[in-house]
Amino acid sequence: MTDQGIAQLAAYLEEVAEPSIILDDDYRILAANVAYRRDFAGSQDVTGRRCYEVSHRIDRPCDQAGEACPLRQTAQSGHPQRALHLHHTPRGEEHVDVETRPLARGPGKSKAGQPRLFVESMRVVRHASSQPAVQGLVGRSPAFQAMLARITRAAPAEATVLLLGETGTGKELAARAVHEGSPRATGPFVAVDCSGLTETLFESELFGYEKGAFTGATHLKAGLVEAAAGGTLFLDEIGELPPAQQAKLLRLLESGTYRRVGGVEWLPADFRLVSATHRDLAAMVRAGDFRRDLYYRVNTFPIHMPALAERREDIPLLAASLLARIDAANSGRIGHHRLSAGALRTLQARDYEGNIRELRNLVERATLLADGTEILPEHLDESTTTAPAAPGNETEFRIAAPIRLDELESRYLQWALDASAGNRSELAAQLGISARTLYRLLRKR
Ligand SMILES: Nc1ncnc2c1ncn2[C@@H]1O[C@H](COP(=O)(O)OP(=O)(O)OP(=O)(O)O)[C@@H](O)[C@H]1O
Repeated sequence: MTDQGIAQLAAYLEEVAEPSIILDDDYRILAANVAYRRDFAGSQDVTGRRCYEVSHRIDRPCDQAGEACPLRQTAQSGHPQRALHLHHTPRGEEHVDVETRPLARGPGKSKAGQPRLFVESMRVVRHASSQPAVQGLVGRSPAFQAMLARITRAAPAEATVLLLGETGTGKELAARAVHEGSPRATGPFVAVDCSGLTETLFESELFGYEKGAFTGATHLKAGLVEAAAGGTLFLDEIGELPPAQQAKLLRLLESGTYRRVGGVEWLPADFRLVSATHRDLAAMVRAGDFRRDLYYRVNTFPIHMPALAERREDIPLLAASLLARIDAANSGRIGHHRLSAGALRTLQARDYEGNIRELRNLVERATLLADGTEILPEHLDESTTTAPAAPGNETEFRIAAPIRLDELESRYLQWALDASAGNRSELAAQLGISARTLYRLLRKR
């Protein structure tokens, strides 16, 4: 492309709302539009600088610093490429969705025959933060970025998303991020916990009921499918659905219609489905515990939610964010408590079977134990902070002879509940399950 061609293209890009730059294949910025200069360069002129100097403040290309470089990939493939990067911006570091497109091959193509010029456009990812934040997903580790990249790709489409991850990894927050990044963001987000819903409860909760449908149905009640109209329906713990409920859900997804309990009319459903499970659904399908046809319906776009063990480097950022959220909820004073260096080391050194929820519980308990505003390692020491057993309770769980597994679970839960002095959210974290799962197990006994 001639200099005149580049000038024409730059003039065109100036009018484009999305921050965009023109690059050559040596990472040099040939032009940057006003949106880019404003959002990414503090209104400075960046012409002639290398993209990685501006975005990453490093002196070598991203692909030589362990990151995927969409420019390199586009140069090699000749096709548009996207990547999620952490960019320096006037507002600090932000997650940015970068898309690089090759310009049509012209007289200026390189010897290898690949295009030499590229247009790169950026979109700041609003549903996640790389800095402490009082709401939403936070993280910056490679495992978090890989998850965020999947969310960012899936969100704008209508695709059905399946979040796969251990308890406490942030599946509900991720589901909200999918919703908020979608064209349905202004519509409702309705979460349904599938665990512990009996067949009749499942139907009446999801589809609602007509007046007089059953004893106690004194008025018409809209179901959650109706409440989610125009928005997103989040089915949490979908792997817990028994076969009869699976069949009902499949019918809803296949037909796109539902009928209130006691109703005759088929009503059109209008929601985007996001579901989540901590179970290995594929293995459940092989074992015959989850319907294959339903599995294919819900598994259009799976997203792996990393365990905290896969993103340990995010612990300080997560701890700071959770502390700010706890302070905001308790006293409204964000920044009231702070973590000492020793406390941070303690948090980074331990394991978290309950993932981020367990980290949150630990930090929350420390805020209650700290007399001052600084959280010290001893406030995080479980041997001194775990609630003592109520007087008269057994401190050890003992079984004299083999018993049925369901009986064992029931007795163990009773013992754990007594020993927890009634703090159920803490108990759930210790058991490595969600508070909702704990409630379900307790209800089941
Ligand atoms: N990336 C994150 N940034 C900030 N907070 C997070 C993040 N992920 C999870 N959390 C917090 O951790 C806790 C657990 O998250 P969430 O309830 O979304 O997990 P979950 O995977 O749905 O758990 P379960 O499967 O047990 O229901 C919540 O308090 C949530 O706000």
